[in-house]
Parts: sequence; C-alpha cells; structure tokens
Amino acid sequence: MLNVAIVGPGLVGGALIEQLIAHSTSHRFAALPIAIVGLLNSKKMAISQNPFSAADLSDWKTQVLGSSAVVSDLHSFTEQLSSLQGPTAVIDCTSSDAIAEQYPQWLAKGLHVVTPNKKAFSNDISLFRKIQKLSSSPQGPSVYHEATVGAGLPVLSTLNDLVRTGDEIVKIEGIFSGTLSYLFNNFSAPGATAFFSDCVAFAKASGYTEPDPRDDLNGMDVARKVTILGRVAGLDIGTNTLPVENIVPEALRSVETADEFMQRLPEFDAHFKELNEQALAAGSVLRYVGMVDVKGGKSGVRLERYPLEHPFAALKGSDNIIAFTTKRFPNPLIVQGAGAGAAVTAFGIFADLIKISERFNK
Ligand SMILES: NC(=O)C1=CN([C@@H]2O[C@H](COP(=O)(O)OP(=O)(O)OC[C@H]3O[C@@H](n4cnc5c(N)ncnc54)[C@H](OP(=O)(O)O)[C@@H]3O)[C@@H](O)[C@H]2O)C=CC1
Ligand SMILES: N[C@@H](CC=O)C(=O)O
Repeated sequence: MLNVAIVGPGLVGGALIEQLIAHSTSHRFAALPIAIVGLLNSKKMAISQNPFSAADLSDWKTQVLGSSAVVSDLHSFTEQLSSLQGPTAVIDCTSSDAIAEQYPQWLAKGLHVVTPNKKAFSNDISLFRKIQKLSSSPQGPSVYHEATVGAGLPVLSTLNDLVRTGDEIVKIEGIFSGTLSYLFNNFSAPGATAFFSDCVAFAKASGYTEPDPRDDLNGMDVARKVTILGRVAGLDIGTNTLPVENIVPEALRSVETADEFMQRLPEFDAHFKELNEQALAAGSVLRYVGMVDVKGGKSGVRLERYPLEHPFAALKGSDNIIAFTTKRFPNPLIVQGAGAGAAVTAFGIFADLIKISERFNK
C-alpha cells in the first residue's frame, strides 16, 4: 500500500481527495493500493497509522483537519511519515516556497514527492539539481510533477520521453497558462464584447488563476513553466534570466491584496480594449505565449499578435497548446487541452501517484 499525505488541501488538493474517494468507491475499478494517511495545512495537521476512511475524507475539513488538535509542524509531520510502514508519498498542493524547500529532506528520508507546485523546479537551480540528484536512483524515492506544466496534460512526460530516448529538442512554444488562454480567447476575438476585467474575474472564479491573479498576469506563472521545460530539456535558465512581459497595469502592481487588485482592474479595461482593437485592426488577435528556444537562445514569455488562421488564434476555453519541435518532429508534436482547473490538475497528480504505486505492486 502506498501511504499518501497531502500538504495544502485547497482547490486542487480537495479535488484530488474527491477523485481518490470516487475511484475507491467505484465498482468500475479494482481497488488501488493508495491510502490517504495525512493532511496538513498552514494551521493544523492530522496523521494516522491507518488510512482515513472514505466517509471521513468526504468531509475532511470537519472530520479530519477540523477535528484535529495538532498544530502544523513540518518537522514532526516528516518524522511521523518516515516512520510509517511501507512506501509513502507527500503531495504538495500549496504554492509555497517554504514547502518546496522541504523536498530534499523528504527525499533524503525516502519519501516520494508528487506536486503541482512549480516553485521547487523554477526557483534557484541549485534546489532543482538537488531534487534531481536525490530522485535519480531507480531504487530510491521518486519525484513527479506533471501538473506543474499544463495541469493534467502530458507535457513533461512527453518531454522526458523525447529527451531520454535521445531526440534533440529544438524549441518548445505555446500557450502555457489556462488563465491567460481563457482571457485572450474570450477577450481578443473578432466580435468579442467581453471586458478584460470580467474575463479575469471569471478565470479566478473558475479556479484557473493563482491565488493572486497578478501571478498569472505578470507573466511569472508562464515564466516558471518555461523555466521548468527548459531545465528538463537541459538548459540552465531561470525566471530571472528570461525576458518576461508583465501585463499588470503599473498602478496595480503594488496594491496590497488580490481583492483590491480585482476591484480596481475595471479602471484599466479601456487600456486593454485599445490593445485589442489595434491587434484586430491588423487582422490579428492577442495571445500570451512562452518559448523555450533550445538551439536559438531566444527563450522568453510575452504578449504577441497572431493572425486569425494561426492555431493559437483558434484556441478555446482555458486550453493550453504546446508544440515540441525536435529533430524527430520537425513538424511539431502538439499537446492541447484544458490547462487549468481543479479537476484536470488533480487528474495529473492522480496519474503521477499511480505511477509511483505501480513501482511497489509488480
Ligand atoms: N488551479 C489550477 O488550475 C492549477 C494549479 N496548480 C498549482 O497547484 C497548487 C495549488 O493550487 P490551488 O489548489 O489552486 O491553491 P489553493 O490556494 O486553493 O490551495 C493551496 C492550499 O495550500 C495551503 N497552504 C498554503 N501555504 C501553506 C503552508 N505553508 N503549509 C501548509 N499549507 C499551506 C492553503 O491553506 P491554508 O492557507 O489554510 O493553510 C491552501 O488550502 C499551486 O501550486 C498552483 O500553482 C497547477 C496547475 C493548475
Ligand atoms: N494559474 C495557472 C494554473 C496552472 O498552472 C494557469 O492559469 O495556468
């Protein structure tokens, strides 16, 4: 049995719990050897020697974390998890830098890590390398982070397979943000009447944005994804070395809270409308894109114009589109589909967990 502990059960972690319960209570599948034994948020934690029941997990806020009197303590959490019988995986569903910095300690204690949190792989490259090294032995703990790029889409697994089989990556370009995809697909299209601020509000309410949508609009979320892809492709890049176009209006960059930002964003609808009208007048639409340029050194993220017949202009909803140009795929290999939202992100994490559990059930 693979023991699982979830750190930061919020939107995505909550959806993962729901998917694990639905799977374990469905007659369509054989029972998976995966059991939730721990939950931790920034206030409380609960760890059990025996798996939590589906009934308790279906009301985990009250029955598991709510009824726990134990204050969060990462040291004690790590010690308790490493003393459990059998393999154990920690799933980091936060966007916390501090939690990302725990991965080396978890790995050193033999705990597997699965996460949609981009920080460990896009902050200082020394952390990325340490994690790679600690997870490189076939017998040791693994790290899976498919959901850090493209939510549940098979982006990193595709890139890893290309790299490991000896293909040469030329470039990876695309629309990597569900939020920015939704925004521009709905705001920048011929005949579209939506206000920019309403599109941001919808993306936030739909669970596509980071907790503060400025982390999407300032390009940093896309820059992190470009960094992760670039590093997996072998480049020594970072968010501090990439050109990143920040589209947060200057006056809103320093407002304190995400709520205040959202309240004031309509003041800038006219600015975005003008940008859009200029693009449409030139027969184009606006799309926010990222590029990992392995051979040409022009990696970066920016707002671009695309002609209406370009595949990026035809994107729908919160879809991401990622095009891998390689030696074997001079006409790019394309991955496309919903790139944000709790259910698709949880699916990516769930699939990673199954990969780990399969190591122990052959
Ligand atoms: N939403 C999406 O479509 C996608 C999200 N992701 C990534 O998934 C992750 C989770 O996103 P989402 O679920 O939307 O975010 P939420 O804000 O809904 O959930 C994060 C949770 O983490 C908890 N948390 C924060 N800091 C800490 C800490 N130091 N220790 C323990 N718990 C902490 C918070 O709870 P509390 O403050 O109460 O402790 C919160 O419940 C992020 O890294 C995001 O980038 C990736 C792909 C797509
Ligand atoms: N905020 C992100 C969530 C996934 O990484 C996005 O919009 O793509």
